[in-house]
Amino acid sequence: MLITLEGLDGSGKTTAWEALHDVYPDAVFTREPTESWYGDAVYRSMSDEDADSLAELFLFTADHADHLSRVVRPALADDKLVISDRYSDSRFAYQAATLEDADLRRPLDYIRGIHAAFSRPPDATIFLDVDPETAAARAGATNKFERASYLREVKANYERLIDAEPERFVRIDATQPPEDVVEMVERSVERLLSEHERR
Ligand SMILES: Nc1ncnc2c1ncn2[C@@H]1O[C@H](COP(=O)(O)OP(=O)(O)O)[C@@H](O)[C@H]1O
Ligand SMILES: Cc1cn([C@H]2C[C@H](O)[C@@H](COP(=O)(O)OP(=O)(O)O)O2)c(=O)[nH]c1=O
Repeated sequence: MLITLEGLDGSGKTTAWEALHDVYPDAVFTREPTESWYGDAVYRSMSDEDADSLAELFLFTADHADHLSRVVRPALADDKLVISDRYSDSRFAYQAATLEDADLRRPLDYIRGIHAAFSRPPDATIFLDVDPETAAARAGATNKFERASYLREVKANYERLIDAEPERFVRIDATQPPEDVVEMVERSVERLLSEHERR
């Protein structure tokens, strides 16, 4: 089963993902951007204020393709639980916002179309819900995506994704204290796993 954690920068994904390691020692814990050289290229682009947004989309997508073939698909073929800190929804939400000014019609649909051809959608996605101002303050604006104005667009895209597929998402109020958020995430994963096993 593939479970992904999504949300704005600073929503607490990494805190929850780390806490889950102790609960599911046999699961495969992974993340995007990855630690491969594709991931390095992604971080290089993120640190460039003038990076071309379409080129940047394809760097993130290349990293995802490598992540899928090297980590995600082999683990799923082994019947493992895979828990990924960010995955394809991050592209749909973030790059649809960066491509807003590009000469491209319906960027969100475009990016989803690219993924539909080769990706493996998550079985379930836990969305850590915080407002863009809290997210930007927590994240400390260390990269160009972590500004509240941009995160507002990203949040609106996440809401579109949730509206389109409400059954895939579990929304958690991530403005609560970290220990409460972690507990809600752990309970959600437990429930998702038992539902998956019953299917
Ligand atoms: N529920 C929370 N309330 C307050 N601060 C939090 C909460 N969750 C995480 N933080 C803090 O916010 C920052 C970003 O958390 P992190 O888990 O790295 O988020 P993300 O991976 O979503 O960017 C860290 O300094 C973390 O300690
Ligand atoms: C995976 C992915 C991440 N991102 C952005 C979101 C974050 O700002 C950044 C990842 O940086 P990171 O420092 O790992 O942030 P976080 O802890 O919030 O995950 O990359 C995209 O824009 N598109 C993507 O497809």
